Amino acid sequence: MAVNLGNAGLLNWRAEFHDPKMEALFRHSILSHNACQLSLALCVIALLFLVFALADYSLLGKSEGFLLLLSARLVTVTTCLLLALAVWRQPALAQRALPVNLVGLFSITVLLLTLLVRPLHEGLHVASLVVASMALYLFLPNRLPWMLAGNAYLLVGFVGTTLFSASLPPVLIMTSLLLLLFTNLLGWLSITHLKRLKRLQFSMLLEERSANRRLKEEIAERKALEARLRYMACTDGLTGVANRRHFFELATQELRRARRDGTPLAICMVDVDLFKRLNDHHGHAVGDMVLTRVADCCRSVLRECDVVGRYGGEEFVIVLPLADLATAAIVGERLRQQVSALQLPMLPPQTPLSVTVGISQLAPGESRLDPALLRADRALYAGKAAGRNCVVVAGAPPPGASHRYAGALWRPELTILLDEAPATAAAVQAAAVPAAEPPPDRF
Ligand SMILES: Nc1nc2c(ncn2[C@@H]2O[C@H](COP(=O)(O)OP(=O)(O)OP(=O)(O)O)[C@@H](O)[C@H]2O)c(=O)[nH]1
Repeated sequence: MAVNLGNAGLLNWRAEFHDPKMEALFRHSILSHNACQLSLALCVIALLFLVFALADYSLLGKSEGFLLLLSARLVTVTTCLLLALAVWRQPALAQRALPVNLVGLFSITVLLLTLLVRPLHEGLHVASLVVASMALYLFLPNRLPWMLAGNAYLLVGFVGTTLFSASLPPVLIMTSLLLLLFTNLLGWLSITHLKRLKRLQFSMLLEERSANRRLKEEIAERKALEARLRYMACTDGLTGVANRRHFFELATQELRRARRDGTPLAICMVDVDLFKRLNDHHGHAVGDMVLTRVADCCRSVLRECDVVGRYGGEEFVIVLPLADLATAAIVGERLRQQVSALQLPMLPPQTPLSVTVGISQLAPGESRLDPALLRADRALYAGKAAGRNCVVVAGAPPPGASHRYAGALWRPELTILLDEAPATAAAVQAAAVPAAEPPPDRF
């Protein structure tokens, strides 16, 4: 709930919030505190009533008057203690007007009774009235109108009893009355100030809480926006896989890990076959849909730790940590089969859809991805030259296996390292893939 602290009319004459909902909220917030204070106040009042029985005895002796006062005191003590117990067990009672004010009324009546029954001792009488008045204002948690009513009753009762007993000199009565009036004024001002302070403090707390809530919401919004921006900066908008830049970040991490742990790392280049024709025949939107579905296929054949990115156009690249060439060949072949089996509602049933996959592996001592990427790219172009819709591995098959192993075509001559003599590399390239060499600027 928003609170305007600058609003001078925030509180009414009772030093309570104008807004009943706000007041109810405040009273609810101090319920347990009020209950504790009331229980304590009732116990102290009971103790005082009990202790002052000794004063009665010393002033009255063992007389009828003393017995009358004693029984009145005992009833007061009992009601105070019973209410304290009830409030302790059920704190909501502390904010009900009836129980507190009934006990208060009864206690004041017993106090006035002592003024009547005990012989005159003006100092003691006035002191006890002042203490009672201050207790009504400051000690017993109550609402201001009830405090004023209790004190009015005390004041009128004092006037009545002094007139009734007619034993005090008029000057003393006037002095005592003035003292009591001053006590009332002081009590009223103090409790109004106190109530005002408590409510202002509560308003500030609410204001702070709502500011904190707004701040938290803003932080959450900003975090969501940051996450969205991060996602957009790292992800290819069409297919949802990592974009080229982010792919290289992730792939470089995997490369470092593989070098540090001495584990294998395989790379697959995946290219959609005859994609230009598909685009031209069915439109760009259909082409986009095909790319999305191929990306889905990539994700579905990969493990959690594998990294797939859109390399550009209709080409994807995959890094397979902890995978050697044979494992990568199995993954590539599975991907090829999945794409071949794709049925897209926007394409006529017989429309061929396939990918060619080129596979390579990080060679020992290589500290960059480019050579392995180049080898995978060469394998991919060899696959295109070999008729597409196939998996080509830049490497030798496992000992004893044929050059067609794990569904892939194995081409050991494509494993030429970048560092090797250009002449050798050129010779092998010329022999291996004369018709489909990757453009030199791809890396
Ligand atoms: N729909 C769509 N097409 C794209 C996108 N990016 C690139 N292309 C198209 O992809 C086609 C790539 O064609 P090519 O590089 O000639 O390759 P291809 O037709 O697949 O032939 P091969 O690779 O030899 O099988 C081009 O027509 C590009 O316009 C894209 O995001 N969406």
